[in-house]
Amino acid sequence: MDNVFDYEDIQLIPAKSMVNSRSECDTSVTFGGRTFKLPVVPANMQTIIDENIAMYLAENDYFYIMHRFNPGKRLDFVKDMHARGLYASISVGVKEEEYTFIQQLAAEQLSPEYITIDIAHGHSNAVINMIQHIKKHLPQSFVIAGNVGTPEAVRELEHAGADATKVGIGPGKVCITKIKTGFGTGGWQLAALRWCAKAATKPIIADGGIRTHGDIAKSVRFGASMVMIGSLFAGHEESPGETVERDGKLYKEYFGSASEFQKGERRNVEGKKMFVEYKGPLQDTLTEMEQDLQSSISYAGGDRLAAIRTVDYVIVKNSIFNGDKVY
Ligand SMILES: NC(=O)C1=CN([C@@H]2O[C@H](COP(=O)(O)OP(=O)(O)OC[C@H]3O[C@@H](n4cnc5c(N)ncnc54)[C@H](OP(=O)(O)O)[C@@H]3O)[C@@H](O)[C@H]2O)C=CC1
Ligand SMILES: Nc1nc2c(ncn2[C@@H]2O[C@H](COP(=O)(O)O)[C@@H](O)[C@H]2O)c(=O)[nH]1
Repeated sequence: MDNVFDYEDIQLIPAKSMVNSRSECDTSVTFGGRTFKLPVVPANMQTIIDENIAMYLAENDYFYIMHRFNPGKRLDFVKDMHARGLYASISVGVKEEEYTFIQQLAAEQLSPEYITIDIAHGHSNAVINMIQHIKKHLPQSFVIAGNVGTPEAVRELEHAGADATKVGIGPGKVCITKIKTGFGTGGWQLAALRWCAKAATKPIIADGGIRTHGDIAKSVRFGASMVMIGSLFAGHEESPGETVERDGKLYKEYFGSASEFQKGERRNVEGKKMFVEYKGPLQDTLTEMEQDLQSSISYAGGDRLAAIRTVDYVIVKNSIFNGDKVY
């Protein structure tokens, strides 16, 4: 592997602007046959998304992926979204009961527009078999498979029928995989994304490690079609996590999907819990992300997202933050 770097080691190089206002820049992206306002999706985690947020995002042309941690509610969720004329985007695991669930959906002629296979180590026969099972029973569904961190994995999952792959093993804010196992893309997620994107023939979702809105543009530059974000979407008024008050300040919980808080037991724990400052309404963050990305596009010298993909960049050793604390 040459050129190992992460988000904070990179700066994109500005090109001459072709717009008179940042508002002329179009941040929309087409992914799985639908067009969304942003190339961003809140993480499919229990403290980040619930049914209400999913509905809000779908109604307002944002991409979402519902988590898989209330398995018994998923079928009604799909029905409900379709009854409202909205797309359905759900997650599944790879255990036996998930095979039955896919068959149940097919038997009821409920075909979610997006199905994400969400497990820690996605480069596995378990995921390959599930991709093939979904494609057999729900051929119309767009299948996202992950998570992976190598080109070999991207190729194998695409070959098995995945329509998109999700890249990121261990860069997450509440992740402790890197500490507990010694493995992953933590600390070099952006370089791993670049490595995987070179092998990919289908879209890639960059997952984890986004700490600033500029990291979204960097993900797009290095090959992401979509960017999955947890911590920056935690702490909103609508966020499902518990709210607590400390010294007169409000915080909301954010915990890992492989944490003991999610699992209800201390077995194969690879996630932790933290509290993030209360951030106000979700829409404010989405709006700010859009404005910042519009600005990124203008610096790239274009008026749409694709302009970012070809900009030059430099690797800035010692980090771009000059010691400033940004998160
Ligand atoms: N993106 C990331 O870096 C990570 C994300 N997570 C998130 O945590 C949640 C739980 O993930 P996960 O534990 O996979 O889900 P599950 O608990 O549903 O496990 C899925 C299946 O994969 C098996 N499995 C899990 N890890 C491995 C592994 N390393 N090698 C072989 N088999 C494995 C499990 O068996 P068994 O439990 O018996 O091993 C189980 O049969 C997911 O939402 C996932 O996205 C978790 C860690 C890393
Ligand atoms: N290793 C673990 N990774 C996890 C866990 N729960 C979620 N995740 C991953 O993190 C991202 C979000 O990252 P962030 O930096 O934006 O906060 C999420 O999409 C998952 O891929 C976990 O328990 N362990």
